Amino acid sequence: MLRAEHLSFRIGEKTLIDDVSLRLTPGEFTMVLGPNGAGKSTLLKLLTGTETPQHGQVWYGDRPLPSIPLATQARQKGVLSQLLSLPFDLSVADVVMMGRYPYFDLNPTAQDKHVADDCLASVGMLTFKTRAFASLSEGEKQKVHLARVLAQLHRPAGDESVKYLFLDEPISALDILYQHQILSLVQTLASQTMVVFVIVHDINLALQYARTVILMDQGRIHGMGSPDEVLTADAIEAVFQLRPYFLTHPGTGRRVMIC
Ligand SMILES: Nc1ncnc2c1ncn2[C@@H]1O[C@H](COP(=O)(O)OP(=O)(O)OP(=O)(O)O)[C@@H](O)[C@H]1O
Repeated sequence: MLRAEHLSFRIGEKTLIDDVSLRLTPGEFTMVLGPNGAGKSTLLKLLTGTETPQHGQVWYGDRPLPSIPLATQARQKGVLSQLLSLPFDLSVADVVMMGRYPYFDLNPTAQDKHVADDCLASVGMLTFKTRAFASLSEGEKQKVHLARVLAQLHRPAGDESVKYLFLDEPISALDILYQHQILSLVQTLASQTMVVFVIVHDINLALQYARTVILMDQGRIHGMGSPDEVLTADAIEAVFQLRPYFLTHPGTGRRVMIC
Protein backbone atom coordinates (compact mmCIF):
# COMPACT_ATOMS: atom_id res chain seq x y z
CA MET A 1 0.00 0.00 0.00
CA LEU A 2 1.19 3.51 -0.82
CA ARG A 3 -0.36 6.28 1.21
CA ALA A 4 -0.09 10.02 0.78
CA GLU A 5 -1.61 12.40 3.31
CA HIS A 6 -2.28 16.09 2.68
CA LEU A 7 0.49 16.70 0.18
CA SER A 8 1.07 20.31 -0.79
CA PHE A 9 3.85 21.61 -3.01
CA ARG A 10 4.58 25.18 -4.05
CA ILE A 11 7.24 26.77 -6.22
CA GLY A 12 7.44 30.47 -5.45
CA GLU A 13 3.90 31.81 -5.45
CA LYS A 14 2.51 28.93 -7.52
CA THR A 15 0.77 26.01 -5.81
CA LEU A 16 1.40 22.94 -7.94
CA ILE A 17 -0.18 20.38 -5.58
CA ASP A 18 -2.87 21.45 -3.15
CA ASP A 19 -3.71 19.17 -0.21
CA VAL A 20 -3.74 15.83 -2.04
CA SER A 21 -4.36 12.58 -0.15
CA LEU A 22 -4.63 9.14 -1.72
CA ARG A 23 -4.08 5.43 -1.23
CA LEU A 24 -2.73 3.09 -3.91
CA THR A 25 -3.25 -0.61 -3.37
CA PRO A 26 -1.10 -3.38 -4.86
CA GLY A 27 -3.03 -5.20 -7.54
CA GLU A 28 -4.84 -2.09 -8.74
CA PHE A 29 -3.91 -0.47 -12.03
CA THR A 30 -4.25 3.26 -11.33
CA MET A 31 -4.29 5.69 -14.24
CA VAL A 32 -3.94 9.43 -13.77
CA LEU A 33 -5.63 11.86 -16.13
CA GLY A 34 -6.12 15.60 -16.33
CA PRO A 35 -5.44 18.64 -18.49
CA ASN A 36 -1.97 19.97 -19.26
CA GLY A 37 -0.56 21.61 -16.15
CA ALA A 38 -3.01 19.86 -13.78
CA GLY A 39 -0.13 18.62 -11.62
CA LYS A 40 0.06 14.96 -12.68
CA SER A 41 3.85 14.82 -13.13
CA THR A 42 4.40 16.88 -10.00
CA LEU A 43 2.26 14.46 -7.99
CA LEU A 44 4.30 11.57 -9.41
CA LYS A 45 7.50 13.35 -8.30
CA LEU A 46 6.15 13.79 -4.77
CA LEU A 47 5.04 10.15 -4.57
CA THR A 48 8.47 8.94 -5.73
CA GLY A 49 10.58 11.30 -3.63
CA THR A 50 12.00 13.26 -6.57
CA GLU A 51 10.42 16.34 -4.99
CA THR A 52 9.70 16.94 -1.31
CA PRO A 53 6.33 18.37 -0.30
CA GLN A 54 6.25 21.46 1.95
CA HIS A 55 3.34 19.78 3.74
CA GLY A 56 2.25 16.17 4.05
CA GLN A 57 3.94 12.81 3.90
CA VAL A 58 4.19 9.71 1.70
CA TRP A 59 4.35 6.17 3.14
CA TYR A 60 5.38 2.99 1.36
CA GLY A 61 3.78 0.29 3.47
CA ASP A 62 4.23 1.47 7.06
CA ARG A 63 7.42 3.47 6.40
CA PRO A 64 7.61 7.17 5.55
CA LEU A 65 9.35 7.39 2.15
CA PRO A 66 12.25 9.61 3.35
CA SER A 67 13.15 7.01 6.01
CA ILE A 68 13.65 4.21 3.45
CA PRO A 69 17.34 3.84 2.44
CA LEU A 70 17.96 4.75 -1.21
CA ALA A 71 19.38 1.28 -1.94
CA THR A 72 16.12 -0.25 -0.72
CA GLN A 73 14.06 2.25 -2.69
CA ALA A 74 16.03 1.34 -5.84
CA ARG A 75 14.90 -2.27 -5.52
CA GLN A 76 11.26 -1.56 -4.82
CA LYS A 77 10.43 1.56 -6.87
CA GLY A 78 10.78 2.07 -10.63
CA VAL A 79 10.10 5.41 -12.30
CA LEU A 80 9.82 6.13 -16.00
CA SER A 81 9.70 9.89 -16.48
CA GLN A 82 9.15 11.90 -19.64
CA LEU A 83 12.85 12.76 -20.03
CA LEU A 84 14.15 9.90 -22.14
CA SER A 85 17.41 11.19 -23.63
CA LEU A 86 20.70 9.89 -22.25
CA PRO A 87 23.97 11.82 -22.28
CA PHE A 88 26.22 8.88 -23.13
CA ASP A 89 26.65 6.67 -26.16
CA LEU A 90 25.08 3.51 -24.76
CA SER A 91 23.77 0.38 -26.43
CA VAL A 92 20.20 -0.82 -25.87
CA ALA A 93 21.58 -3.65 -23.70
CA ASP A 94 23.52 -1.10 -21.59
CA VAL A 95 20.38 0.96 -20.98
CA VAL A 96 18.33 -2.01 -19.85
CA MET A 97 21.18 -3.22 -17.64
CA MET A 98 20.99 0.12 -15.79
CA GLY A 99 17.81 -1.30 -14.30
CA ARG A 100 19.89 -4.05 -12.71
CA TYR A 101 22.41 -1.69 -11.04
CA PRO A 102 20.73 -2.06 -7.61
CA TYR A 103 21.39 -5.83 -7.77
CA PHE A 104 25.09 -6.29 -8.68
CA ASP A 105 28.43 -4.77 -7.62
CA LEU A 106 30.87 -4.51 -10.52
CA ASN A 107 29.63 -6.84 -13.22
CA PRO A 108 26.17 -8.15 -14.03
CA THR A 109 25.61 -11.82 -13.29
CA ALA A 110 24.19 -14.32 -15.77
CA GLN A 111 20.86 -13.87 -13.94
CA ASP A 112 20.98 -10.08 -14.48
CA LYS A 113 21.61 -10.64 -18.21
CA HIS A 114 18.79 -13.14 -18.36
CA VAL A 115 16.37 -10.71 -16.68
CA ALA A 116 17.45 -7.86 -18.97
CA ASP A 117 16.89 -10.01 -22.08
CA ASP A 118 13.49 -11.15 -20.78
CA CYS A 119 12.40 -7.58 -20.16
CA LEU A 120 13.59 -6.45 -23.60
CA ALA A 121 11.67 -9.35 -25.13
CA SER A 122 8.53 -8.41 -23.15
CA VAL A 123 8.42 -5.01 -24.91
CA GLY A 124 9.32 -6.50 -28.30
CA MET A 125 12.85 -5.02 -28.41
CA LEU A 126 15.19 -8.00 -27.96
CA THR A 127 16.35 -7.88 -31.57
CA PHE A 128 17.54 -4.27 -30.98
CA LYS A 129 19.83 -5.33 -28.13
CA THR A 130 23.14 -4.37 -29.78
CA ARG A 131 21.87 -1.17 -31.40
CA ALA A 132 23.09 2.25 -30.24
CA PHE A 133 20.33 3.66 -28.03
CA ALA A 134 20.70 7.11 -29.61
CA SER A 135 19.88 5.67 -33.04
CA LEU A 136 16.41 4.44 -31.99
CA SER A 137 13.13 6.12 -32.85
CA GLU A 138 11.30 7.87 -30.00
CA GLY A 139 8.84 5.01 -29.64
CA GLU A 140 11.65 2.44 -29.59
CA LYS A 141 13.46 4.46 -26.90
CA GLN A 142 10.28 4.53 -24.84
CA LYS A 143 10.02 0.74 -25.02
CA VAL A 144 13.68 0.26 -24.02
CA HIS A 145 13.27 2.57 -21.03
CA LEU A 146 10.20 0.62 -20.00
CA ALA A 147 12.25 -2.59 -20.23
CA ARG A 148 14.89 -0.93 -17.99
CA VAL A 149 12.28 -0.16 -15.32
CA LEU A 150 10.80 -3.66 -15.59
CA ALA A 151 14.30 -5.13 -15.13
CA GLN A 152 14.69 -3.00 -12.03
CA LEU A 153 11.46 -4.35 -10.51
CA HIS A 154 11.91 -7.95 -11.58
CA ARG A 155 11.07 -10.39 -8.79
CA PRO A 156 12.72 -13.77 -8.57
CA ALA A 157 10.39 -16.71 -7.96
CA GLY A 158 9.14 -16.73 -4.38
CA ASP A 159 9.73 -13.00 -3.81
CA GLU A 160 6.34 -11.52 -2.96
CA SER A 161 7.51 -8.10 -1.78
CA VAL A 162 5.44 -5.16 -2.97
CA LYS A 163 6.92 -3.19 -5.88
CA TYR A 164 5.98 0.31 -6.97
CA LEU A 165 5.87 1.25 -10.66
CA PHE A 166 5.40 4.87 -11.81
CA LEU A 167 5.11 5.70 -15.50
CA ASP A 168 4.71 9.24 -16.85
CA GLU A 169 3.07 9.02 -20.27
CA PRO A 170 4.79 5.72 -21.18
CA ILE A 171 2.90 5.24 -24.43
CA SER A 172 2.94 8.77 -25.84
CA ALA A 173 5.24 7.78 -28.73
CA LEU A 174 3.85 4.30 -29.36
CA ASP A 175 1.69 3.11 -32.24
CA ILE A 176 -1.75 1.72 -31.37
CA LEU A 177 -0.64 -1.91 -31.34
CA TYR A 178 2.15 -1.20 -28.83
CA GLN A 179 -0.06 1.10 -26.76
CA HIS A 180 -2.33 -1.87 -26.14
CA GLN A 181 0.48 -4.41 -25.76
CA ILE A 182 2.32 -2.27 -23.22
CA LEU A 183 -0.82 -1.43 -21.23
CA SER A 184 -1.79 -5.13 -21.20
CA LEU A 185 1.69 -5.94 -19.92
CA VAL A 186 1.45 -3.28 -17.21
CA GLN A 187 -2.05 -4.49 -16.30
CA THR A 188 -0.65 -7.98 -15.77
CA LEU A 189 2.15 -6.57 -13.60
CA ALA A 190 -0.39 -4.62 -11.55
CA SER A 191 -2.18 -7.84 -10.74
CA GLN A 192 1.06 -9.24 -9.25
CA THR A 193 1.29 -7.30 -5.96
CA MET A 194 2.55 -4.17 -7.69
CA VAL A 195 1.39 -0.63 -7.05
CA VAL A 196 1.05 0.85 -10.53
CA PHE A 197 0.59 4.60 -11.16
CA VAL A 198 0.46 5.56 -14.83
CA ILE A 199 -0.12 9.03 -16.29
CA VAL A 200 -1.92 9.00 -19.64
CA HIS A 201 -3.89 11.46 -21.75
CA ASP A 202 -6.11 8.97 -23.56
CA ILE A 203 -9.42 8.69 -21.71
CA ASN A 204 -10.51 5.67 -23.76
CA LEU A 205 -7.40 3.75 -22.75
CA ALA A 206 -8.18 4.56 -19.12
CA LEU A 207 -11.76 3.35 -19.60
CA GLN A 208 -10.38 0.13 -21.04
CA TYR A 209 -7.47 -0.67 -18.72
CA ALA A 210 -7.65 1.19 -15.41
CA ARG A 211 -9.10 -0.32 -12.28
CA THR A 212 -8.79 3.05 -10.54
CA VAL A 213 -8.70 6.49 -12.13
CA ILE A 214 -7.41 9.71 -10.59
CA LEU A 215 -8.74 12.77 -12.40
CA MET A 216 -6.64 15.84 -11.56
CA ASP A 217 -7.36 19.52 -12.05
CA GLN A 218 -5.43 22.57 -10.85
CA GLY A 219 -3.24 20.64 -8.41
CA ARG A 220 -6.14 18.82 -6.78
CA ILE A 221 -7.86 15.47 -7.17
CA HIS A 222 -11.19 16.12 -8.85
CA GLY A 223 -12.21 12.49 -8.55
CA MET A 224 -10.73 9.10 -7.66
CA GLY A 225 -12.44 5.76 -8.10
CA SER A 226 -13.50 3.33 -10.80
CA PRO A 227 -13.41 4.69 -14.39
CA ASP A 228 -17.21 4.60 -14.58
CA GLU A 229 -17.55 6.57 -11.36
CA VAL A 230 -14.94 9.19 -12.15
CA LEU A 231 -15.00 9.62 -15.93
CA THR A 232 -18.52 10.97 -16.28
CA ALA A 233 -19.54 13.50 -18.92
CA ASP A 234 -19.99 16.15 -16.22
CA ALA A 235 -16.55 15.54 -14.68
CA ILE A 236 -14.81 15.56 -18.04
CA GLU A 237 -16.58 18.76 -19.04
CA ALA A 238 -15.72 20.39 -15.71
CA VAL A 239 -12.04 19.52 -15.99
CA PHE A 240 -11.34 19.68 -19.74
CA GLN A 241 -14.01 22.27 -20.70
CA LEU A 242 -15.23 19.95 -23.43
CA ARG A 243 -18.52 18.03 -23.32
CA PRO A 244 -17.95 14.40 -24.36
CA TYR A 245 -20.39 11.78 -25.61
CA PHE A 246 -20.24 8.12 -24.75
CA LEU A 247 -21.02 5.24 -27.08
CA THR A 248 -21.11 1.55 -26.33
CA HIS A 249 -18.33 -0.53 -27.84
CA PRO A 250 -20.08 -3.04 -30.12
CA GLY A 251 -17.66 -5.84 -29.24
CA THR A 252 -17.16 -5.43 -25.48
CA GLY A 253 -20.09 -3.35 -24.27
CA ARG A 254 -17.59 -0.96 -22.67
CA ARG A 255 -18.10 2.81 -22.70
CA VAL A 256 -16.18 4.65 -25.42
CA MET A 257 -15.78 8.43 -25.37
CA ILE A 258 -15.99 10.75 -28.36
CA CYS A 259 -15.83 14.54 -28.39
N1 LIG B 1 9.71 25.03 -11.72
C1 LIG B 1 8.45 25.46 -11.87
N2 LIG B 1 8.12 26.74 -11.57
C2 LIG B 1 6.85 27.18 -11.72
N3 LIG B 1 5.84 26.40 -12.16
C3 LIG B 1 6.13 25.14 -12.48
C4 LIG B 1 7.44 24.60 -12.35
N4 LIG B 1 7.41 23.29 -12.73
C5 LIG B 1 6.12 23.04 -13.10
N5 LIG B 1 5.37 24.16 -12.95
C6 LIG B 1 3.95 24.29 -13.25
O1 LIG B 1 3.22 23.40 -12.43
C7 LIG B 1 2.03 22.98 -13.11
C8 LIG B 1 1.92 21.47 -13.03
O2 LIG B 1 2.92 20.90 -13.87
P1 LIG B 1 2.94 19.34 -14.18
O3 LIG B 1 4.11 19.08 -15.04
O4 LIG B 1 2.83 18.61 -12.90
O5 LIG B 1 1.57 19.19 -14.98
P2 LIG B 1 1.00 17.92 -15.77
O6 LIG B 1 -0.38 17.70 -15.29
O7 LIG B 1 1.93 16.77 -15.67
O8 LIG B 1 0.95 18.51 -17.25
P3 LIG B 1 1.16 17.84 -18.72
O9 LIG B 1 -0.09 17.05 -19.00
O10 LIG B 1 1.25 19.05 -19.59
O11 LIG B 1 2.40 17.01 -18.71
C9 LIG B 1 2.12 23.55 -14.53
O12 LIG B 1 1.33 24.69 -14.61
C10 LIG B 1 3.59 23.91 -14.67
O13 LIG B 1 3.77 25.01 -15.56
